[in-house]
Amino acid sequence: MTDTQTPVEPLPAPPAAAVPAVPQERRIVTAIPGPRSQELHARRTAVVSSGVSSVLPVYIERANGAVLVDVDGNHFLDFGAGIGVTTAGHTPARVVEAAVAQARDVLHTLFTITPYEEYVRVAELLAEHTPGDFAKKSVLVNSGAEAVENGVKIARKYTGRRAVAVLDHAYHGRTNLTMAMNYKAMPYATGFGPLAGDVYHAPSSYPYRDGLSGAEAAARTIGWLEKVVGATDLACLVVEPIQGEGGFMVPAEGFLPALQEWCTANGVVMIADEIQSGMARTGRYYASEHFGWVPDLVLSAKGIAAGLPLAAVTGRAEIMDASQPGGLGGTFGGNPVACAAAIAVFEAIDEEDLLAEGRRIEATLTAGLERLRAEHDVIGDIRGHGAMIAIELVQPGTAETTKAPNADAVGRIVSFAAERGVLFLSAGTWGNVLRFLPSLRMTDALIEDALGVLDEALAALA
Ligand SMILES: Cc1ncc(COP(=O)(O)O)c(CNCCCC(=O)O)c1O
Repeated sequence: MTDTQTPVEPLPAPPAAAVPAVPQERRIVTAIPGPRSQELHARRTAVVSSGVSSVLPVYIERANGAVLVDVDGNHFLDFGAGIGVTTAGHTPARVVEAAVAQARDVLHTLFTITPYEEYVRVAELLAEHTPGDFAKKSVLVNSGAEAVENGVKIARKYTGRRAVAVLDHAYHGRTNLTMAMNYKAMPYATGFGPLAGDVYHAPSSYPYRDGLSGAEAAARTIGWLEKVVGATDLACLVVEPIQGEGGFMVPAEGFLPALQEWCTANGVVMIADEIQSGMARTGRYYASEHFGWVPDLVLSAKGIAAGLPLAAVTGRAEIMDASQPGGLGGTFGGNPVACAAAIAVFEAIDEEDLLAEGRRIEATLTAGLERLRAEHDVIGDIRGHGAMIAIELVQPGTAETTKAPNADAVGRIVSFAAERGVLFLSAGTWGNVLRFLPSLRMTDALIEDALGVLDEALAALA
């Protein structure tokens, strides 16, 4: 029998990648930051650009589930999840094992040179789980901003138009085009211009502050687009179903479907930027499902691969096929290890019912925050879905009047909580939003513990 006919024995299964368990609790054993973090920070300052900042300069040595452990042995309850990335938890065993196994087989070939199944499987899962019962295709890239860039490229090619529209308070990335799409210049764009042109910022739906119904807000947005841009020049409208960095605004009911209806009627591609709100973050696979919105294209990133760099543009096959062959790609887009991790994330969402975990977290968090609102008059608004919840802080006594933003309170709460082992993040155009982005492994007991720290922080503001 020739060599080509010798049966190929399957490769031995690799040993499971043991993931060291971490006690799921907060525990502070040094000053924050501790001595070893301070040493590392001195080294970092010497060799890392000062343009790269850190919210909490504690250097993390281990992470698992809902907890971060720093180099000094301090344990933090992580309500940031790396800005909505470790949705399936830090170092989820099945994801780590899948990534390690894949790394042993193939680290890289470049899909546009010699393809591999894992990329195809991720595209199949995206076609299955993104909103819409129509033929869908994807392109895989490395980051959210790269997904935004490619969504815009595809929409421009499909429509033959150039203009791009976004909403007030939007955030879309740090590349030249996406900087032009963001809600504010500092720190994202200041001094980095000239920025891309043909980008237009239309009014959004901000129910706490505008008091408009979905229909009223949509009419305002559409009227603005028709006057300032003109539908015949508009390639795409890019919208976050729940706005992330801008402050977790949940649009009024009917707003998003009304915009989609106008886009469809006018040949404009409507793109859902689900980079922060997608992949089971909000108790649904994609946040647009909460609003009855079926977008033309959907952008996925962050939680899709549990921390490995992966992003995607997914949508109507006829739009996704508008590009000329070779028009889409890039060296690392759809890296096989990141794809293996993503496949495991999809499995975890379905087999561990992580969508239900998101709905549980929403119920526990919002009930606790409502209790705190009754005690502290700086909580102006509570909003969000699933494990994407936020409170907007206002000056004392202004919650129902001027709603004066209170960014100082948010800054003080973030510092107070960090010193006690809870990592909160801020957000918002005016920096006055405290957001809760825990992994779906955050238990009710840990949420209640963190809410107790928040209660102390709010009391200390007085
Ligand atoms: C909706 C939405 N679209 C696009 C992006 C951009 O995704 P990248 O993976 O950071 O490029 C984001 C990233 N948001 C966090 C940015 C953190 C920082 O850069 O300091 C997002 O939330």
